[in-house]
Amino acid sequence: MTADRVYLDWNATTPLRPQARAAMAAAMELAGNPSSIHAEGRAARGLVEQARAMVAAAVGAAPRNVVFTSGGTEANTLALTPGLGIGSQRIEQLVVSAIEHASVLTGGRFPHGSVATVQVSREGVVDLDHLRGLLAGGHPALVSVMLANNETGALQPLPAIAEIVHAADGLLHVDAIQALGKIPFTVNELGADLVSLSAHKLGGPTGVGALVLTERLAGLEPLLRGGGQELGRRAGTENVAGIAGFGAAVAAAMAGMESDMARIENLRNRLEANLRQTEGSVIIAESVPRLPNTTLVALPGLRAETAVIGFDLAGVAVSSGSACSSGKVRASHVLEAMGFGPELAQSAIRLSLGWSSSESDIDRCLKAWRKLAGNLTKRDHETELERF
Ligand SMILES: Cc1ncc(COP(=O)(O)O)c(C=O)c1O
Repeated sequence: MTADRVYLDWNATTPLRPQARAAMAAAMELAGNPSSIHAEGRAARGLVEQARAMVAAAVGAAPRNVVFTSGGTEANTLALTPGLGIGSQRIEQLVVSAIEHASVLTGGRFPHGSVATVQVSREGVVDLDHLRGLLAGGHPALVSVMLANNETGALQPLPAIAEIVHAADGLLHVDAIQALGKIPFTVNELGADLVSLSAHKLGGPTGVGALVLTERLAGLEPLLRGGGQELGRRAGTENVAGIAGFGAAVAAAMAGMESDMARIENLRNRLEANLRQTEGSVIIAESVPRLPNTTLVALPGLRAETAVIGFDLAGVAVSSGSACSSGKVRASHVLEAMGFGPELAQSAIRLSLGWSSSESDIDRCLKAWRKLAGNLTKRDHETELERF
C-alpha cells in the first residue's frame, strides 16, 4: 500500500502482517513435500503442523480437528455437506440465515430446494423465534449462522442459537471468518460443530482457510479426493507457504487483539460520531453489538458506487456493501433481508478499520465524506429522504 493512500476496506482483505510475510518467505525456501518422509519433507510438515497448532489454539480446538482449505469459501462449502451427523443420525436439510456470505447462501452441496432461510431483524440479527419455528417438528437440520456479518459487523446471538439447534437434534456451522482476531471466542463457547476461518481477514495471505471440526461429528464428505492429506478430509499437497503465513498471522492477531481492537473501536466511534453529523445519514445496525472495526453508513441520495469512486479519487479505499458484490449495481442481500428499501440499501458504504488505521486516516476519510455529502443537491437529498 502506498503511503499516500488510506485503506478502510479491511473486511474485504487485510494487508499482509510482517510476521506472515516472514513465515511465508522462510517456507518458500523449503524444497520438501510435507507428505515425504525425508528430512526436507519433514521440515515442510513441521511448518504445516506448527501453523495448525496456532490456528487450533486461537479457537480452542485440538490441532487434529483443523482442516486446511483454499480459503473461507472452500471451508464453507466443505462444511455444508448433506449426510453429516452424530452417531447414526444423518442430516439431510440445511437452514441458513438470510445474511450469510454468498458461499453459504448457495447451500454448499445440499440439493436445491432443501435449504430454508431464517429471517433477521431490522438490525441484522437472527430471529430466534423464526429459527425455532423452522426446526420444530422437521427432520434434524444443519444450521449455518455467521458469528459476525461482513457488511454490518452485527454479532449473532451464539450460543443461544446453538442451544436451539442442539435441542432440535441439529448441527451448527458457524462462519467465524470476520470474527477471528477481532473478538474473542472458542469453538466450545459458540456451541458450534463446525467453524470456518480465512487467513486474509486477519493479516494472512489470500487463498488459505480452515474448517474446524468437533470430535463427535461424522460423515464429512471431502470435496477434493486423491491423496490422503489432511487425514483424508482434503486431498492435495498442502499450500505450505500459505499455511505458514496463516499460522503466523493468527498468532500475531491473537497476541495484539485486545489492545488493537480497543484502539480501533475508539477510532471507529469517532468516525461514526462525525458521520452522524451529516443530516440524513444512517449508521446501520448501530444499536446491536457489532465488530469493533466496522461501520456501514448510508446517506439517501448518495449512490454507493459513486461514493466509492469519490473516496478512491480522494485516496481512500472503501467498499459499497460487501466486496464480493461490489461492481454490480445491486442492493446487498444483507440490507434487503434487514428490510431496507433499495434507496437506502444502494447508498450503503462500508468503512472497515484494522491494526494500522490511524487518527489521520479517519480525518482523511471524513474530509472526503463531507465533500461527497456536500455535493448532493438539496433536491436529491429531499427526494431520496421522502422515498426512504
Ligand atoms: C463472512 C465471510 N464468509 C466467507 C468469506 C469468503 O472467504 P474467502 O474470501 O477466503 O473465500 C468472506 C470473505 O469475503 C466473508 O466475509
